[in-house]
Amino acid sequence: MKKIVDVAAGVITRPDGSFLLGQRAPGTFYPGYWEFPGGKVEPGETPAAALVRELDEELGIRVHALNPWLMREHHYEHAHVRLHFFEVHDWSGEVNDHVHSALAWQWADRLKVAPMLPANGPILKALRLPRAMGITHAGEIGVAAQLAALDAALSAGLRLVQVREPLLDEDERGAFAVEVVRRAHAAGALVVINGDEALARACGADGVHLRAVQLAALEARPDLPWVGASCHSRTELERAAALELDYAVLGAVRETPTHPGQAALGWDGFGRLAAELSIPVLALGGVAPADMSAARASGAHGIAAIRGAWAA
Ligand SMILES: Nc1nc2c([nH]c(=O)n2[C@H]2C[C@H](O)[C@@H](COP(=O)(O)OP(=O)(O)OP(=O)(O)O)O2)c(=O)[nH]1
Repeated sequence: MKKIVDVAAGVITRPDGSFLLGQRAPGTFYPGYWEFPGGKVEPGETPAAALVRELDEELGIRVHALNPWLMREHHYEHAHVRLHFFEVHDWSGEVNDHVHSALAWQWADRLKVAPMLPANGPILKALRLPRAMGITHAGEIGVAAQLAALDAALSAGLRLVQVREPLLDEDERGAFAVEVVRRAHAAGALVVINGDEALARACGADGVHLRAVQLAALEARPDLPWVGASCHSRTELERAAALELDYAVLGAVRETPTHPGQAALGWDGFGRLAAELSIPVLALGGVAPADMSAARASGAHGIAAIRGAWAA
């Protein structure tokens, strides 16, 4: 048994959305490979405190706030590492590196440096997951109104759409999904289809969003680029993570008109359930874009909304 080494790593971002990678220096494990700045957690230290210290020592920057994000374990030849990833938006100082052989500001969808440390592949994919998901409800507001709201939201920057239409019949749902994919792809947005892998393939969507009952019955990850699932408990979240899905949606953060009486998690409850999961989690249930900061401070990757996504 190799011992477990806790490591804290930071996705340090700039307002333009780029994040910082460092190239490991000669004489370290995996020299020449790229990593997120960070380092080992010392005895008695929390991962968050370790990251604040490492970013000061390694880069000379001061961290004012950080958001917990993902935790991934990886077995290297030299150690079994447990990587605690944080997102760092609020920092100051000039980056002045003391440990890497090079630094690069990068975007997840057009990475120009390679190779990445082997543990980091899923991290880069998680960074490509948009922060806000709009869930359609054409069955309630009508197809024309939903498509108009979709166009407005895409123009405003929405980049992830879940087609969820239990009230439309099969033909209507199929035609609606094709139209959503056409409009979303023209805007560079991803589309996942709720509960129906066959429809996802037929309409050219990017993936499927599994209902909790489907997740419970699932044996292997469907072979589509993006696969996520609805979760309501730690057991469901861990199952989604074990199946290497790309994301989970966890709710309800607040009570909603569609689920009256269902106990709301609140941000604290959300944060406890989503903590230290290896895949990104979107917060659902009475949330809107105005909740993005609170969601991310609680460990969410972002938010998912029905009503809150389509408000003018
Ligand atoms: N910093 C960082 N380490 C990563 C990432 N991905 C990944 O697998 N690792 C692994 C590589 C190493 O086994 C471990 C980090 O250890 P390290 O040797 O760089 O830690 P350190 O800065 O405290 O170094 P040291 O001087 O104490 O040896 O975590 C990542 O993105 N960032």
